[in-house]
Amino acid sequence: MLTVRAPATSANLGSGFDVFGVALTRPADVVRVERASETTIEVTGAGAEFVPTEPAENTAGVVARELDAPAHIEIDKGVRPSSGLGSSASSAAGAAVALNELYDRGLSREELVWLAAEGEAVVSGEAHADNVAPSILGGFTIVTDEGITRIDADLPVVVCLPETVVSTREARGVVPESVEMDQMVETVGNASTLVAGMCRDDPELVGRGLTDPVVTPARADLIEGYDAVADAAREAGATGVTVSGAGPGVLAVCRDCDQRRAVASAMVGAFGEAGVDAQAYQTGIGRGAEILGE
Ligand SMILES: Nc1ncnc2c1ncn2[C@@H]1O[C@H](COP(=O)(O)OP(=O)(O)OP(=O)(O)O)[C@@H](O)[C@H]1O
Ligand SMILES: N[C@@H](CCO)C(=O)O
Repeated sequence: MLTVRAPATSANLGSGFDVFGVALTRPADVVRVERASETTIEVTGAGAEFVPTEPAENTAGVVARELDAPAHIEIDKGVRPSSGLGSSASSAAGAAVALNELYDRGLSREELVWLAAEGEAVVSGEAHADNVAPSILGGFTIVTDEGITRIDADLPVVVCLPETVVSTREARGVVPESVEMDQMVETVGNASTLVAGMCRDDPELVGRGLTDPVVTPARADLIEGYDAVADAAREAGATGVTVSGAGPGVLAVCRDCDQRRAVASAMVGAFGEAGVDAQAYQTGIGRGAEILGE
């Protein structure tokens, strides 16, 4: 079987709604594929019971259909579904890279991003690529209709995942339909600051650039304990905090790797005080999907 490790991702990063994303060094999905006359899917791992095995409903199955590459697909979920860590995207990304190799389709990594985005459409109703792009390409990615820009960034982060569920569909439903001019100006400033920070691996600039006056406040209301968790992370030294993807995961940028332990513990503690169990990943910006072998 051909095996691919496809990383979790964090989309939006506050000021880059539907545009920015980063690959995380951990957690990750592991996707194994072998040729078959028709596609079948087996799912194990974190939250496997919530992932459909029907190919038309599973992001990896949709990718197999789009690539005309029927296969038996085994998905070992490292990334829990409805986490805000791009769970459905990790499987789509892993399947795209694995099936492209298995069937020798010769598609470029960027072409695979648009293919994997079709898998995402089955989950959220839209083929958005802000999670699949970093999962396939790695680093920090900027996705627009005109193309994808990738920056090889390296920063320590913590993502804290409460034992609650927010679906992307639900979280898209609370996004305001329009913005005021002053909100747009603030968002452009923050997004620009964040990009400069990614280019320089500067946690202060990236932390400052996470601030977003439009989408994050609306979504924070869906996450029990969010404000206390964000305050706790900042008090422990994080340079910035935001909702990871559509939530309920919360992402904090740290000044250095050693600081992650204190930030992680503060975030888990604050969720606990709000009556919510949570786990934290001490992670960082990492590589894209990797073929582990046959
Ligand atoms: N291979 C897959 N892995 C995980 N979830 C899948 C997969 N295929 C379909 N799904 C469905 O996708 C939904 C989870 O996707 P959703 O976009 O809501 O969360 P997420 O990918 O963790 O978060 P986000 O996109 O906000 O980072 C679940 O309802 C799940 O059943
Ligand atoms: N940009 C997407 C990412 C989640 O899949 C959203 O925030 O809705």
